[in-house]
Amino acid sequence: MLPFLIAPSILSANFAFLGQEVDKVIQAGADLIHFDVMDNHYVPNLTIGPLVCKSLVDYGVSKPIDVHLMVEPVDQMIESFASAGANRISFHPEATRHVDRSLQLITDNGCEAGLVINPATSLDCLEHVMDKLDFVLLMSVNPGFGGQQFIPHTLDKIRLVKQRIQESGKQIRIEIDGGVKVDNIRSIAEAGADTFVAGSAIFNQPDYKHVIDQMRAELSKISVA
Ligand SMILES: O=C(CO)[C@@H](O)[C@H](O)COP(=O)(O)O
Ligand SMILES: [Fe+2]
Repeated sequence: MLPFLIAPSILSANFAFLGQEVDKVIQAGADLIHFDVMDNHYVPNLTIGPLVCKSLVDYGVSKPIDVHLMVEPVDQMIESFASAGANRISFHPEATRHVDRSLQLITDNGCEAGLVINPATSLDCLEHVMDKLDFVLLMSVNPGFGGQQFIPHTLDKIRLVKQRIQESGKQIRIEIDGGVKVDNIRSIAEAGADTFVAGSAIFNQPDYKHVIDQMRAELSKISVA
């Protein structure tokens, strides 16, 4: 079993104090910093880009930056974020003409590569690219906003992805994004996920460490085969 990783989404942080917010959440126990990039085109919202990523890297962020691209097209952004210091980059297959090429571009730029699957997207898009994936990011809400409710059928999808990964014999992480909270993280892990994005659950509370500690306590209770 891969070690569990908790990835606070800075979408719910206070952008007026972004550097301090990231410091605080790392001190609270974050393993990755999840960085949501929205373009008001692929999704109906607009957030932050490579300049902000580079500013955080220059500021001295000590944990890997996990860039979730909700942009269309994606290739130029892959190169820009890799140059800006991102460590992991994922994108949605509908947003690029050539999924295989975009995945290869991430790897060629020295980053870990992930494909993001929306709640209504079939898992078929994984079929011919398993060897190019470091992680699969399963959306448990529709992309574009923080603070939405976890969609329960995601649990079945996690089990299916887990099965495919096991059949492939590869070591590919399963990351879940959307509506992850203290009270559902255990069932998400039991279904087979190992990386947990949480935005509002962490940043909407005054004590980030308390939330992350509670999440880890829930994760320590699980028993998986
Ligand atoms: O990619 C997205 C939303 O599109 C996420 O990363 C959200 O930022 C997660 O926020 P919460 O659901 O945890 O509040
Ligand atoms: Fe995200």
